[in-house]
Amino acid sequence: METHVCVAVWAVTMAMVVASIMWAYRWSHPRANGRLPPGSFGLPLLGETLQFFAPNPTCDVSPFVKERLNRYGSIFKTSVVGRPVVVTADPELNYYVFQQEGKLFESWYPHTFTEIFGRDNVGSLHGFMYKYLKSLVLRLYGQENLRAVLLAETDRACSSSLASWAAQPSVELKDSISAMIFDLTAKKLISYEPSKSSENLRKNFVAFIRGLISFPVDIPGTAYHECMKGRRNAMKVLKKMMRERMADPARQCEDFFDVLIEELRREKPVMTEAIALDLMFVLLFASFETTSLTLTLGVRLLAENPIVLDALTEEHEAIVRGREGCDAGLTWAEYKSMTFTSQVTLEIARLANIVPGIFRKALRDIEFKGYTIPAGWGVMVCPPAVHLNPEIYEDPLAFNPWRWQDKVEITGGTKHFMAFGGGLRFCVGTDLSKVVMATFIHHLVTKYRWKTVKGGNIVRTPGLSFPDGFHVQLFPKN
Ligand code: HEM
Repeated sequence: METHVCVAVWAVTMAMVVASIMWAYRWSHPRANGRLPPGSFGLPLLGETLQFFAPNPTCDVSPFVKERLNRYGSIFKTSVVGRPVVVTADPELNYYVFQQEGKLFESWYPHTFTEIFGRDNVGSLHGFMYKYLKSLVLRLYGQENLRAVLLAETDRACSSSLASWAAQPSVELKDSISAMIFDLTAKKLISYEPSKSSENLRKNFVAFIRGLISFPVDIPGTAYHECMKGRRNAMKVLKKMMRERMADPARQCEDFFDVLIEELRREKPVMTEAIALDLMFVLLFASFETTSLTLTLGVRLLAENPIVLDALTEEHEAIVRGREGCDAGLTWAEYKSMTFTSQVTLEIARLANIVPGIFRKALRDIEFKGYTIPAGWGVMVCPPAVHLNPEIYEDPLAFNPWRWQDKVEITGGTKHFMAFGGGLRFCVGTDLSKVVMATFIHHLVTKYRWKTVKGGNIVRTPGLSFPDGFHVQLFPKN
């Protein structure tokens, strides 16, 4: 009897071992109708997730991507956060992916992203609903409203923020720029007044860039956990605000949330409450965190490159000299005349690479350059690998705004520049971001000198952060 039990246990164990080996083999060698791109899936289930998230303290392409580009070429396969993904640094494939949005590919982001931004966030919506939301956002952040309203408000915010920072012995730029942009945009979005609110709403978005594409472990201390906690708090505030506004039929349209609420009040609203809430949540975050990270790195790059700073200062001093009254605010014509500044902001965005990967899903089997991307697989367009490719940008790590001279104005993504994405989903905040950067630079270089006090180091995991902040002291120019 005992022998029978032993044999049975042995047989079951062997069957499990064989099944596991077969499963692991099948997992790492998936069937495909064609030749898969080269690359490895790493360990079963975990894939190459740990290598993908290894910290990188430079502006260069992450070691994860760099090593694989050298080994396999510009299109390779991997497995991160539980999914097979084709990573592309190939300009033609990237362009194709953007152009085929909604046809052969559609927006898809890892689980962490959708949990944090909400399952109804704009990145997960497609077709009519997506286009409708985009048109609403562009009413707020498009060129027309920037010109009519937002430029002047940004001008006042930059001028007064810098003046108040100059009165302090040292200011941490990343946080201070974040606060400045948040106060400006949250006012437009939800009439948020930091001085009148009992909630510090912005603190809920701390560690977001790190958490968005992060290892999905929901335990205290992880970036993912912090993000989820922040989401719950911010959503509580937004839901309460929505309830109060919906219950007040006499309320006038005062901000962007009211525009959505007007739509929700219709007999047959186009969107749901969940979509409206997730949109507000994404906008509150994206409006400030993206530009503040880019601008903070920009100020560091300017401090490290005095020749660029001198040329920039010259452009802005000429604008001030050409004004009639010295107290006049920045005009749209002045903003549009900032040729060198726009080259500087493109160069900052190229090196900042705050978006390490733009994710899509293949809707059917795709053939490209002899490889097959199977239906259902993820695709990660890798902007840093294009922006830092020496065959596209000479001496790619050098901060050289003059490389943009004579290039046509970039109003969408191109094969070689995709800091703001491309195709249908080209970033809706691009123009706002450029206005904020140019206006901030205008006041900074015309009125102040500055010296670094401490910090300024970066780390990419792969989202960009400043672990020790970036502390500077500002000195008013005479
Ligand atoms: C330096 C600043 C910024 C950078 C580098 C940046 C980058 C990007 C990129 C690469 C995408 C494309 C994502 C995709 O295709 O899946 C994107 C989309 C988006 N961005 Fe920005 N962004 C910036 C500023 C802003 C600002 C200020 C806003 C304010 C509203 C914003 C809101 C959005 C939204 C809502 C989307 C999603 C659009 C969609 O799915 O079609 N971004 N951004």
